[in-house]
Amino acid sequence: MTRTALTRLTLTDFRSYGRAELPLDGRPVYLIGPNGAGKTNLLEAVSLLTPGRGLRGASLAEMGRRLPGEGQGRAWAVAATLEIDGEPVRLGTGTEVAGAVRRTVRLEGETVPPGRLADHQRQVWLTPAQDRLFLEGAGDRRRFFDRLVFAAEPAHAAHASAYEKSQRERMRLLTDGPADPDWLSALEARLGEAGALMAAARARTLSALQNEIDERGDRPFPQARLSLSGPWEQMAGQGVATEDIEARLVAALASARERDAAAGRMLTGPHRGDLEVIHAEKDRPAAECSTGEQKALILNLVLGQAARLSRAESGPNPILLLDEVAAHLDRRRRAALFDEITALKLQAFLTGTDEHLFEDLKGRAQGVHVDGSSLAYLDTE
Ligand SMILES: Nc1ncnc2c1ncn2[C@@H]1O[C@H](COP(=O)(O)OP(=O)(O)OP(=O)(O)O)[C@@H](O)[C@H]1O
Repeated sequence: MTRTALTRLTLTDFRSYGRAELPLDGRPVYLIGPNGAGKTNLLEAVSLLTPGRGLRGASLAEMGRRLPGEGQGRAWAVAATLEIDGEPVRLGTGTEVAGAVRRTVRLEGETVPPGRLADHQRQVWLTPAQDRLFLEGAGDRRRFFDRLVFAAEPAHAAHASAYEKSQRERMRLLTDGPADPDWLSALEARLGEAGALMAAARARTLSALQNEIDERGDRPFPQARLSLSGPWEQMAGQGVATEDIEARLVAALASARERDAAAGRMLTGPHRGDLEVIHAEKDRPAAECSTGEQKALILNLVLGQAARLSRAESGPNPILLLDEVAAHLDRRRRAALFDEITALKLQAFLTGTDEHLFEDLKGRAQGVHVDGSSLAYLDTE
């Protein structure tokens, strides 16, 4: 386990912030301020220190500071110092021109591919956008679960993007008219390889997460029974070798060309997998539970993954981003959440509109008042 903690965060022309600096001591951080004060903006900035589009999935142009009368957002930057086993490393990301469609990532001043951020950063997050996770389509649940997989296995993102690229190309060939069968076979071979690796990684995370949740049995969050509904993930979960899943997926795709062409989409493969969550004590699907219970179930998954990663033998310990979570929990669950965060020594970033929500965390965390564009420490000792 590599101990990592952000010790300084600097935002430049990012969302509502002109220039803001936040020195950190590695303990959890709670951000308080009224609606619209810029709390989520700050969490989003932290989330951009990992590869991907951050916790809002926003475009780069949207994130640049836009003042009244300015047509487009400015070029923006998020810089951080990350201590890795006590050694400071400088990380930075942002755009170099206003409205840019590409972002740059710097590690110790050198430009590197965004994927390199995953060498030093693991993050797990929960935001209000996930409140309806159990009620809406499979796509959001798949993305939510894939993020948990990605936090454990950064290569998952590369497999998923290789898969999506080949999927789009295969559909284009199938729908654009007579397709070159050799080219189709080559794409299906790539889909088989990336798809089998994705299914295997999802099955590994599912089983490790289920064990973690089972062991955490006495915590005041509802117990969950997890499963993945896709046949490819199920095969992986039953111990079918990855090469065999790959061969079966390639064969299934080859025999489904006409059907997929007629449907205009690929009808089988891990892009269709879904995460199913059952409230174990009630033996009821999450979608049929109360709003508060659903929130506590998702939190149990997110915390379970953070706990598992924080005890892993290798890799950086995770940073946890919890946007507007505290306000949705009763006091007992809130206290349990804070105890867990401090016991695991997680650098968590939590937001809320009222200071009293974090009463039980005082003395164990840094409190920050967020006010539109400035940040001020609260006296929390
Ligand atoms: N590109 C931008 N340029 C300038 N301001 C922006 C930009 N994007 C968002 N904002 C502003 O940031 C504010 C929203 O901040 P944020 O979502 O962080 O609030 P919050 O403190 O999390 O609020 P809540 O408690 O309501 O969730 C809004 O006032 C919005 O206008």
